[in-house]
Amino acid sequence: MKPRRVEDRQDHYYWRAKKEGYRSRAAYKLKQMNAKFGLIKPGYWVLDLGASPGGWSQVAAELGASVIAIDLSPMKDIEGVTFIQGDMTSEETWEKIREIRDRFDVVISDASPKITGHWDIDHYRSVELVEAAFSIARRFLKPGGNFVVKMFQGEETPKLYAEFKKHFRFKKLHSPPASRKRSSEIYFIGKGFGGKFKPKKDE
Ligand SMILES: C[S@@+](CC[C@H](N)C(=O)[O-])C[C@H]1O[C@@H](n2cnc3c(N)ncnc32)[C@H](O)[C@@H]1O
Repeated sequence: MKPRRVEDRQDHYYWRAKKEGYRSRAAYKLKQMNAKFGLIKPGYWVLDLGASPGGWSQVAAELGASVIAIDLSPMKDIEGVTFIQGDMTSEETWEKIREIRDRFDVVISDASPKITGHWDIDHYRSVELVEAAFSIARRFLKPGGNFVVKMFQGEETPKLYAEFKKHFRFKKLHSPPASRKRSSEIYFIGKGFGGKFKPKKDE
């Protein structure tokens, strides 16, 4: 496949993904975050939100996890990954997840709206996805579970981070080396869901 954009042609991770058989350069972001923070272990159940074309799911499956992956767009099969095509913000999709599995060790979300390059617009469009990912995490994460969610930085970031922080023992805003330098994306990493701040029973 030919690289579509100038930035892709210049991009080390783009070529590396082609060479090493990953479906996206994003795969290296999860690899790097996992190496640094120890998020996914063999035998874990992982819920991958905004998963297509499947780089993160490939990495999670390689790490020995069983994966349920969600995306609006279709995704080609990956061994060890069950794919649900649907909107992660809709109850209908949540119900489909629940039918397969009710509790996960890790929830990861690389979901993003179509990027415009305007930081403010991209930020506000991503907030809904970040909030949905967090609601899903609160619904599906086991106590002690881990969470990763991408957000495009902006006005709402401190508020969202303050809310996340209450629910995890370890928390960090992190930008992996594989993130493009000029991108406004940042990842919230939470480990130890519940921690000393137990979520309410109805959440
Ligand atoms: C950056 S891509 C994810 C790349 C993926 N992590 C990988 O490694 O291949 C972002 C994805 O979020 C998905 N997405 C955006 N809004 C969504 C929604 N409401 N529900 C489910 N997926 C969504 C898009 O369809 C797109 O495939």
